Amino acid sequence: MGFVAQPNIPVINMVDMKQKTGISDQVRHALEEYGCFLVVCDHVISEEEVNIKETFDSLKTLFDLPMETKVKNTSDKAYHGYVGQIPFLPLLESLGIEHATSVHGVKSFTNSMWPSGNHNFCKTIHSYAKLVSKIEETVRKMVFESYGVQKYHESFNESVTYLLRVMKYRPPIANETKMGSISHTDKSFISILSQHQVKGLEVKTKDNKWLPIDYPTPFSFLVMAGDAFKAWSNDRVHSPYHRVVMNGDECRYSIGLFTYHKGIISVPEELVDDEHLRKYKSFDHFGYLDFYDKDSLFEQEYSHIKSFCGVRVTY
Ligand SMILES: O=C(O)CCC(=O)C(=O)O
Ligand SMILES: [Fe+2]
Repeated sequence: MGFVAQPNIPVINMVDMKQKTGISDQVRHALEEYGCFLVVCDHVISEEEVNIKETFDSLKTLFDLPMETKVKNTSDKAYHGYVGQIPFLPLLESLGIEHATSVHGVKSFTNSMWPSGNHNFCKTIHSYAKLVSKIEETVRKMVFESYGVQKYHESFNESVTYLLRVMKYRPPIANETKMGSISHTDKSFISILSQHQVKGLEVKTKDNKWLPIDYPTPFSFLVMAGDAFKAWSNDRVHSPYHRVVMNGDECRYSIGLFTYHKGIISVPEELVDDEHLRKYKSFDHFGYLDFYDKDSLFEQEYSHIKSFCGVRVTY
């Protein structure tokens, strides 16, 4: 009476994802209702495989490099290189590692930051990206299965590329904004996020409540659907607004593995029928990223994916 239980982001155990039947439907349901879920991997990953503390320690070393080195992280794709010194987001600095699941991708980033090499950084980041990409692929495959369109998984998978973005948010000084990152939806297909010790990420529910994300264990990740997944699913999957709010006086480090498709994404015909009319035209995923960059409306909550490739309904 008088007590309304707060909705919570679903938590799924990776062991269950490997062993239990029916889990694909749970994963799909979480992505449809919340656009995200937490996956706990503690009993599946050994510290030899990926050492989370070492991974986050290596980020500190990276962000401590001089600014003139960090700005060498450039890319011809929007949001794939160094991002920082943004007047309305003074707390955030971020670097992008393209093709993060290939040794070559991580090596080329490492060499641009440390011209004489940094074997430990390269090894740690590559192991992290490989491991997290396996979780991502498992989730994507499960959702395709749950929708009965598993036949598209393999060809989709062949066109996937991974961007690893690493973020540092410093604590605000007096009178500064607490917003580490403004409310936005991801432009990826799937994003897998993790943080170390310092909280700050919040996700908006469909009924407009901000839920703080509490990672239950160090080996937990937040699996989140991006706009491309929402469009592919003909609006079944939700891509949630989220933001980072900095309280306290410690720096926050986080990592995101973002899945992009190197070509055209189309809604599977099986997901279109009389009750689910086609809502999106086929679209070029990186074209969407460029559109978002140029559209530059990212201060507002607004459906960029609808304005990029949404089917206009006329009555
Ligand atoms: O720092 C985080 O936990 C979230 C970052 C984020 O939302 C993004 O990079 O798109
Ligand atoms: Fe995001």
